[in-house]
Amino acid sequence: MSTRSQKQYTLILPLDLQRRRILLGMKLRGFGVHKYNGFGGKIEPGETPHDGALRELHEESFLHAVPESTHSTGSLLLRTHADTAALDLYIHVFIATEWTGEPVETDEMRPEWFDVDSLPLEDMWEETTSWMPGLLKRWVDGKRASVGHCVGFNGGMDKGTKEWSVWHGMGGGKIRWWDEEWSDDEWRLLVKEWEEEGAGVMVRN
Ligand SMILES: Nc1[nH]c(=O)nc2c1ncn2[C@H]1C[C@H](O)[C@@H](COP(=O)(O)OP(=O)(O)OP(=O)(O)O)O1
Repeated sequence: MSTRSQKQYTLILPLDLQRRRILLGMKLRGFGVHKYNGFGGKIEPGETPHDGALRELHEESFLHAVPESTHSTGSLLLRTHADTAALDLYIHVFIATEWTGEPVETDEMRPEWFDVDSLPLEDMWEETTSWMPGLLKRWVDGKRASVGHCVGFNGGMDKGTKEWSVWHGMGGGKIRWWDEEWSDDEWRLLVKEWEEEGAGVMVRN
C-alpha cells in the first residue's frame, strides 16, 4: 500500500474567448513566487474543488467567476521523489469563461493579461508549460478539451528563487488530452498506467 500523502489544490484560468487572452498572475509570495500562473490554492475542508477555485480567484484577483461558466478541464498529479516527506500534489484545473469585476493586484498576485499565443513560458513552472499552451489553444479554437498530466520530480534549481526545490527537475511524465468530456475513471486509468510505468522516476547515471 502506498504511504504517500496528498495535498489537493485548485488552479483556475480566466479565459477571454473572444479576445483570445488569459489572465495570469505573477506570484508575489509563498509557493511559486516569481512565477506566472493561474490563480488557486489549497482546498479547504468541506469545500468542493469548484468552490475552492471560485474562492481563490476572488481572493487573489477580486474577479467573481460565474459558477456555470467555470469548467473542470483536467487534473495534474505532481509527485516528488526528492523529498522524504513523500508528498503528492493533486491540482484540479478549471477554465472560467465569464466573470464580473476587474482584476486587482493583491498581496499574493499581480494579474496581467496575455495573448494565448504569447504566454510568459520562461517565467512559469516548467510543468505548466507542457500543457497550458495546448489547453488554451484548444479552447479558443472552440474545443472544450481537458488535460491529465502525471509527472515526477527529482529536485532542481528554481530559476525564480535561485534555490533548490523538490518541485523542479522534472522527470518522466504522462500527458493525455480529452477533446470533450472526461471522467474520474479516465483520470484514474491514466494515474494507474503511469504508476505501473515507474511513476516518472528519472534514470540517472
Ligand atoms: N507544477 C505546477 N503546475 C501548475 O500548473 N500549478 C502549480 C504547480 N505547482 C503549484 N501550482 C499551483 C497550484 C496552486 O494554484 C498554487 C499554489 O497555491 P498557493 O501557494 O496559493 O496555496 P495556499 O493555499 O498554500 O496559499 P494561500 O493562498 O496563502 O493559503 O500553485
